[in-house]
Amino acid sequence: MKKIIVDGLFITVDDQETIVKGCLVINNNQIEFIGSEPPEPLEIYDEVINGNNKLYMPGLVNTHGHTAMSLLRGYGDDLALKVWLEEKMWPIEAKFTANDVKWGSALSIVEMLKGGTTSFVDMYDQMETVAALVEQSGMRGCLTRGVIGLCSTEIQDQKLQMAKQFAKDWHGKADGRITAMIAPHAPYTCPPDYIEKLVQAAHDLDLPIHTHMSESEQEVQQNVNDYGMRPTFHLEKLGVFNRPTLLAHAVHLNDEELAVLKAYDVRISHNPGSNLKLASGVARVPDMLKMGIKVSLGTDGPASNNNLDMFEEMRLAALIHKGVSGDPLAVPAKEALRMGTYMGAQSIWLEDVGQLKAGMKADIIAIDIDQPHLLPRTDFVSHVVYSASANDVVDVIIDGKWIVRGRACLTMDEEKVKREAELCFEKLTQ
Ligand SMILES: CSC[C@H]1O[C@@H](n2cnc3c(O)ncnc32)[C@H](O)[C@@H]1O
Ligand SMILES: [Zn+2]
Repeated sequence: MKKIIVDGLFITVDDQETIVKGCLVINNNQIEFIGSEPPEPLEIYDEVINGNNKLYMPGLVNTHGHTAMSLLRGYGDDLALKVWLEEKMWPIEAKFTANDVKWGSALSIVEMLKGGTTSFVDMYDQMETVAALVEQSGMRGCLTRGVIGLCSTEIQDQKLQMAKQFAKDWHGKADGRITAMIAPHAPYTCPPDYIEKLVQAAHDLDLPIHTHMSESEQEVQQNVNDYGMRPTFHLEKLGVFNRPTLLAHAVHLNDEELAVLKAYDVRISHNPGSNLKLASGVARVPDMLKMGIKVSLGTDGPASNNNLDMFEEMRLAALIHKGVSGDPLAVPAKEALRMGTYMGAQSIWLEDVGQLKAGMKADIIAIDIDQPHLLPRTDFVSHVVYSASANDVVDVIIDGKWIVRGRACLTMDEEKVKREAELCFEKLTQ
């Protein structure tokens, strides 16, 4: 199946950040060609797509979240992380059924797809339910059953087995669109010997590790009090970084910790929206970027953001670091766009995703650029980062297949998903 987009504008997100005016050829699930003129007569293509007034770019990659938590959007606002988790989220999450995870995650998946996110990371319970939705929706998911070890050793072992089983069952499934990781939730919710068991599981299954780390100052102090060292050294000691690792947040780090993370090539998911909302602080992203640490962007869950708009995360990343540093070049627009696309893919070990280039997977989104807030056509990278939002996305192609077309999600029943998610929340709070 060969498709060609003609008369389009393409942001390639390659090393030059080139804007190509012309056409792009998709052959099955891959980009075969991008250039100014069609490489073959238009008659040979199965589909010719008119790209006029559309800006095409790689799909966005959301590298940290908890999709089922869309059910809790607006349920516990204006609280700091510890209180938010312990007094609001955990008590109601304890009541979540598989049905709640299903419809909460479905709601998030529809939101992400319609907003141009083509790959996402999810850490939660009942991950089989999410994997089935990823398979159905056509999205790419790097999924992990998050494990909290504040329980008996019997329950810890059960959770460990479930995390391993999920990874065995789903890694590489859905035509390779699903990958798995092993996820101790955080150093403050998993005792050291339990983290070591999870690291062993990651070794045995040859999978990366994903965890929350150093999100709040309070959590860092607690780690120092409990274990005599800051979280980076604690996790290094437990062998976490001997596996490929993706850390969510990493807000409170000193210079020595940054050097350790760089030495192990640890990837960071920067979650500016969630960090601001939970009053956690501002990560040292400009320092990380200067050191060559791989930094991507995540929304975190919809209960701490409170949406899954990756355009907003790019904009926040570009703005807040200018604000706190006084340096207008702290995170330039071009860097924010790379973090939201190519670096996102790199952070979850997807080598052939995140750029519009021959040989890459065809994960492509289109923005309607004939709108007041996206004119005049001065600088498209600037427009994507500083002016656009999820609402501007009209088309989404993942793995060469149409997933969203003309703003409608073709693979999910949006109306049903919305009604079921509302019902779930009603039942949870009755
Ligand atoms: C069992 S994994 C999912 C677990 O993570 C909790 N969570 C959501 N957002 C955050 C965050 O920003 N920091 C730490 N933990 C978070 C969620 O409530 C689930 O219990
Ligand atoms: Zn999180």
